[in-house]
Amino acid sequence: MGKPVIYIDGQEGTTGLQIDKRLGSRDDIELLRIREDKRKDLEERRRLINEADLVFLCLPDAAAAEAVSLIENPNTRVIDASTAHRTAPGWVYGFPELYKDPEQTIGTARFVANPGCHATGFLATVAPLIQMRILHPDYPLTCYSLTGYSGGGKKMIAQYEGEEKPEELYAPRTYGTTLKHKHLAEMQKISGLEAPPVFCPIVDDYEKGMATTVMLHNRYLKGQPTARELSLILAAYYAKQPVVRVAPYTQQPQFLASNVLAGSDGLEITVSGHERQSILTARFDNLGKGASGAAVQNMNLMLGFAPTAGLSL
Ligand SMILES: NC(=O)C1=CN([C@@H]2O[C@H](COP(=O)(O)OP(=O)(O)OC[C@H]3O[C@@H](n4cnc5c(N)ncnc54)[C@H](OP(=O)(O)O)[C@@H]3O)[C@@H](O)[C@H]2O)C=CC1
Ligand SMILES: CC(=O)N[C@@H](CCC(=O)OP(=O)(O)O)C(=O)O
Repeated sequence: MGKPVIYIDGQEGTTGLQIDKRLGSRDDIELLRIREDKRKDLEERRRLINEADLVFLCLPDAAAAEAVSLIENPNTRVIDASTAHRTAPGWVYGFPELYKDPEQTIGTARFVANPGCHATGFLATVAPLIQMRILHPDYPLTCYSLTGYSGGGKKMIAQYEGEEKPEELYAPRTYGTTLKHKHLAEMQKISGLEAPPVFCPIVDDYEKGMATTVMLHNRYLKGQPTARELSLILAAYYAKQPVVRVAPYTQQPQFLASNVLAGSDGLEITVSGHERQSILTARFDNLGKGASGAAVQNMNLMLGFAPTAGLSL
């Protein structure tokens, strides 16, 4: 059998370029590239999509839905980086660490929806605790999430890196204040929460890196674990995972910088606090485990490659 043929629809965008970077030097796949002047040509995209064994969609939501409608080849498989299909029937949510058997769940799927970046940080801490019934699904969770500006794609990068940068872009900016952020649906559905969290994203003046935090009153958790015990519980949950790790509780940093894993495809959870209250923070790169790194991790599962092939950890 020949090498699997891969096509990145949206190859010139922020997520697409980062996937290309991770796949460019791999000799176990064949990468199709669209001609620059044909990037938005429907017929050329249709041709390449149907020539590929696996297509990454790195497009705005509407264009991702359109790309799926172009599929005629029953063997073409898809990893969609957009929000379009994350809670859609027939699509598997691409967060391998949350499944007992990711080789089966994601590995045999035809349509995989790559998680949103804020949702990734939220689910990394909350979903295991709900799975283990330590956190009750009706817990009234709140969450805040710091992100670098590359999370907003080419348009936001141009604003932050442009010559005429307005004064307000030098400070952290809270957004999503209507509490209707596009990641809320997947946060609720994949975690199993009865209601979405109150969620506050914050974008700041640095390129990439995220810190997504939830805060818990320990007395409302099953067994009333301390922060230290929560740290150990999550460490045991992720013990065999190469991409997600839990920082030792004994090494509490004074500051949690949100860009500490910029450039990495890993995700690190830090649990701080004491007997009665806990802060759970997931730090990662919005372009790594928050997008392109996760997409390549899913591709490895779908095509039977080593789990971390092409990733930097
Ligand atoms: N940036 C991030 O950290 C993350 C992004 N995502 C998601 O991934 C997807 C891509 O985001 P991102 O890379 O940031 O966005 P960008 O705006 O950086 O890139 C999108 C790319 O898609 C191209 N495009 C738009 N419409 C079409 C079309 N009809 N046909 C072909 N190409 C098209 C754009 O072309 P042009 O260059 O001409 O504008 C651009 O190159 C989005 O759905 C986003 O929400 C998910 C997780 C994190
Ligand atoms: C800074 C910024 O604007 N970030 C984006 C999230 C980027 C992302 O994860 O987009 P997807 O939902 O397509 O995955 C936002 O909050 O809308």
